[in-house]
Amino acid sequence: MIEAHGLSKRYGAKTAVDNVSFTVQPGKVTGFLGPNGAGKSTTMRMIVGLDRPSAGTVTVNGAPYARHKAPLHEVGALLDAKAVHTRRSAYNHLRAMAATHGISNKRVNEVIELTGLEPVAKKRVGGFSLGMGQRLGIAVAMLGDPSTLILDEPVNGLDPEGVLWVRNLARGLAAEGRTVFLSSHLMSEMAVTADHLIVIGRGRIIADAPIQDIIDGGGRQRTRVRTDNAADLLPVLEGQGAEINRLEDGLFEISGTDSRAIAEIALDRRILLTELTPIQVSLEDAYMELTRDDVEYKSHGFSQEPAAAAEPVVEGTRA
Ligand SMILES: Nc1ncnc2c1ncn2[C@@H]1O[C@H](COP(=O)(O)OP(=O)(O)OP(=O)(O)O)[C@@H](O)[C@H]1O
Repeated sequence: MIEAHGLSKRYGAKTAVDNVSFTVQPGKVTGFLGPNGAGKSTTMRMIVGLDRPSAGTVTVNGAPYARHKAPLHEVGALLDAKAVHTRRSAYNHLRAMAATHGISNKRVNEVIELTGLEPVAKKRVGGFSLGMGQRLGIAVAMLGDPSTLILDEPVNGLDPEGVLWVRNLARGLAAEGRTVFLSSHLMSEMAVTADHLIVIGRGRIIADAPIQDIIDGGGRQRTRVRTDNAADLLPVLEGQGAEINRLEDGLFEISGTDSRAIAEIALDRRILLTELTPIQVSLEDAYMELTRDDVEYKSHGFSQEPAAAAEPVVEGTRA
């Protein structure tokens, strides 16, 4: 389990992480999602003691990383896949890491097999593709058979087979009861990998909730309704606080209430609905809406919409 309390990191005038508190639970994959520069890597680096917090604390399995006698057995981290001695072979890199932490060569062979590195294990790391480098980074993280895994952008540079492999690995490790914390900016991947999401923007937690709650969150559900009796239906819906957007004659998009409630209102009043379609919000839509105000680097041009003004975030999810 990872627990952060009031964690902050300032670099001079820049506040990279701003008073964040969260818990990453065992037995689940927790996704750490946020736009570029949001503070994901800085937070992860503080968890494993590579950056010192300007304020606050963070513990892994109840103690700060540095206090653990055998930290590789507590937490394995993939933070920067390129941070390896490029002239060494993958095998020797893992052996050197293992030797300094009292880990057996048997375990080195196990993680090589687990990460599919056998064909390149004796090759120099300097010649590795990005994907092979990621696999090696994950092998290092797994070396101590830790109960907590922190993976910063683990699918970066992986081909589809590699992405699927990371997904299955993360889910398998969580199913064994481990704590799995992984960052990504690939929302679609998070949607199928993570059980729980922590969303960060400009150093602050924007949402911390099960994935489905983020997708369903705060009355963002919309329903498309077609009826010939709009004059009878719409005032009732409005009276109950629903928002109505007219798409065309007799066709409306309703938010602020769910499809079932609309069906019940129509049934009670014997209003014929010829269409009632809940609109599925993708995680990507939910994420874009959540982080709209918190993107550090905005793109201009070729966007479908102009940069939108501030909008309320999902209720109950902003910390
Ligand atoms: N060593 C540093 N010195 C100064 N500023 C830093 C340093 N490290 C990070 N920052 C700044 O802190 C903010 C958070 O950076 P961080 O790398 O944690 O974000 P991130 O969410 O991991 O982004 P990305 O997805 O782009 O990797 C950014 O504005 C970044 O420029």
